[in-house]
Amino acid sequence: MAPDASGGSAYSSSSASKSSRPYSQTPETTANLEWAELVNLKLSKFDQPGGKEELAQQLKYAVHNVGFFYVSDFGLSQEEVDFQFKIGQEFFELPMEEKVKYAADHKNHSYNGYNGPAVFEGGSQIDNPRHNIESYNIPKFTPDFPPKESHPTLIQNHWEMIESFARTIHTNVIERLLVIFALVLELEDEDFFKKQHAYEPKGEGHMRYMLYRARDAKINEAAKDLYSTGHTDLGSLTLLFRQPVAGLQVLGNDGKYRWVKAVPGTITVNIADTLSLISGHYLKSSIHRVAIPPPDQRHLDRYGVLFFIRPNNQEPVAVVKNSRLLERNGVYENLEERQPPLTVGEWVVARQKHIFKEGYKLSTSGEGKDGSERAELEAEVAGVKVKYWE
Ligand SMILES: O=C(O)CCC(=O)C(=O)O
Ligand SMILES: [Fe+2]
Repeated sequence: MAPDASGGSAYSSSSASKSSRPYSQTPETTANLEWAELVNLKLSKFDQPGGKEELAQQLKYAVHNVGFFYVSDFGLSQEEVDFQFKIGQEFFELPMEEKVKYAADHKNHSYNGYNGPAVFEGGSQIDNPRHNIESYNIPKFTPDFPPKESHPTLIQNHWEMIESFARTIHTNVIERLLVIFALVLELEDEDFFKKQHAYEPKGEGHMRYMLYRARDAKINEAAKDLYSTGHTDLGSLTLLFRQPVAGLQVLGNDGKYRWVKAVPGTITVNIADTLSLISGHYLKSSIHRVAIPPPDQRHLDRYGVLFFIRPNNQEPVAVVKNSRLLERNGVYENLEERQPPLTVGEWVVARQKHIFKEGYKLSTSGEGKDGSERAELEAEVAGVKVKYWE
């Protein structure tokens, strides 16, 4: 699949899965919601003369103050994107006995494979109806990770297409965004972040099929009308392909959550903790959460296709050197460098251990012993302060 391939009929004819039902996007909500105003970067501009500099200019405010934006013109057709939603939908329709065969190995701190109530905390959370999130994570398509044959037949049947999708995202979106960030920070080497995220070396970035099952009204109320509470993501960037089912909200600097619209033809992007740390907190790791959808969409299961991007494991979690912007902002003046630096691999494992240990307490309202609302949570993970919000 070339980045600009339109896809054509390959998608229906190569589907070897049980269901021939095509994936169809749902209608947009008619609810009057307060939407966040986010910029959209047309990535097709990147290779035009002066294009990447123009994109960096366009992104300057958002990366420091908002942490969320959209990208469009990334060289994948809607049909190709919808096909990924279809794979995700069919995966979650598999019987639970089948899905748990591919459970992520939390004991060994791995997130890859199937995650859901039956996997977290040894299944002790399975009967709590608040827990409505399932995911299937696929790591990079490199020899460091288990081969095609280790995945469910459904995934195997579409393996090459999934790999091609993931690699196209890497080349067309991730690498370009990382150069744009380097330009924003005025780095000496505009490929610095891109090299830290090279596709072949070992790293824990992954793609994810995700599902939030619709819940009934009483359970929504018990969970404070949230599917997941406020958090920052741990990697460098998160990319979200979305159905037009509203739910995602971003916390503004005014302390107010606003809805993030699923704009057709775009990917929603948010900056996460690792890029924030590497940029001396200049790049903003956005605080976001998922609310229950508005009334006209509340009965819908909500699917997502996401990419959680991380630098490679051997890279240091250390503030980038030679940034003229950080220099002007005084970031280097009182910088205390950790020796030896924490590596991204150590950081990711520590964060994942923390997530697996704390489980739903980190992401679900009303997880206190008495079902009460939990307060903001703070913890120190690998010597770094992490925080969770309502
Ligand atoms: O489903 C969404 O819209 C957001 C998901 C999210 O924030 C996450 O999985 O970290
Ligand atoms: Fe998130």
